[in-house]
Amino acid sequence: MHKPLAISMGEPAGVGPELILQLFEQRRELELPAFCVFGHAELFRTRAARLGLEVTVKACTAAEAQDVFETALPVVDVGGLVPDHPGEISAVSARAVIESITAAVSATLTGACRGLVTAPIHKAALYNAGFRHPGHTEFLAELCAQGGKPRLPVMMLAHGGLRAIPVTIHVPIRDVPDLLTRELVAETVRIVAHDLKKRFGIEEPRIAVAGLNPHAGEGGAIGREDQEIVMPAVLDLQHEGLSVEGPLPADTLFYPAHWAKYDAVVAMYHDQALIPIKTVAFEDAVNVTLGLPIVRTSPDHGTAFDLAGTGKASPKSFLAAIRMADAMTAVR
Ligand SMILES: NC(=O)C1=CN([C@@H]2O[C@H](COP(=O)(O)OP(=O)(O)OC[C@H]3O[C@@H](n4cnc5c(N)ncnc54)[C@H](O)[C@@H]3O)[C@@H](O)[C@H]2O)C=CC1
Ligand SMILES: NCC(=O)COP(=O)(O)O
Repeated sequence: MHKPLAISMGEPAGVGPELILQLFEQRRELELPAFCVFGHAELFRTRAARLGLEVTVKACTAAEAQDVFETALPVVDVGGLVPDHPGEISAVSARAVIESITAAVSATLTGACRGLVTAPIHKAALYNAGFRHPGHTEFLAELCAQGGKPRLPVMMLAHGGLRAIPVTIHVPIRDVPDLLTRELVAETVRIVAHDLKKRFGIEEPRIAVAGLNPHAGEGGAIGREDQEIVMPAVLDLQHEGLSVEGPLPADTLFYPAHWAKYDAVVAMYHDQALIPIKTVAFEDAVNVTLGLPIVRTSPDHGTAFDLAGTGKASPKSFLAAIRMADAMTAVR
């Protein structure tokens, strides 16, 4: 029998808990695989009542979750204080949010769960409580280091054959040029190529690398990073036998017909990668972390405080994240 997927509860004041409840309520029609939430059972009971959802919530262990899932939402309780205030930022719940991620990762690393789906966190709420990681992606790399050096975290947003990866992730835009190095670009592409093959079954991934500057630097006239950093990295990768092109001008690279020629586009910074994919597929895209020993997916959206507690947020991206984690762990 398959192990359940682990879902971390995310920010209690955001839309994550209600999307989990809505998807659980429809688990039979949607033919969802079993999952268990690492979180706060009482919060899920209260949120279900607030939204009028007929969901029974049962605190249990990950090992019991597969059986519980038939009749109740399995929640592995992480304790802590979690107020039920949709849309209101609170420092009180930060410990439980962090513990939820930590426990879900641990259950996935030990094999009690077969993959991890994270519900959105509110990053500023966690920073205010002392969380020192920019986001899940970087935190997961550290949690998965298993005593060694943290892995290079690689964020990928994906919808069908459209995949976009930022080389630098949650960093101020003014720091991007200084953070980009030939090795960082090359190592990111290597991880993308490796995981597209291993986790997505793409035998020889075709990867495009976007330039940093307008027109990929126009031969050095509009910034030198493309010639001095990106181009040498691409040549290194080509010498290693990878199917990589670049640096390509980013403004036309994401034109859907152009984008579709590649299995993935590696971009230089967060918004360069995420704006195109959220523009064409906000409701359906999935955020996947590459380079980890575990599978981790997430909806592409955030906490959507403006919709929290209303039941109006779309569960589609969350559903796509569950399906992708299911598919990625089913083929292993
Ligand atoms: N994986 C994660 O944990 C992520 C966390 N975040 C965090 O979420 C917080 C809020 O970020 P924002 O930039 O405001 O992005 P957001 O995605 O929460 O909201 C942006 C807009 O999209 C709408 N929206 C979001 N999800 C929706 C859904 N499921 N259905 C319908 N409409 C939806 C919202 O109502 C809002 O108008 C930040 O702290 C951010 O860091 C953002 C993205 C991913
Ligand atoms: N915009 C995507 C995003 O910020 C997701 O970050 P992470 O928490 O999954 O690292």
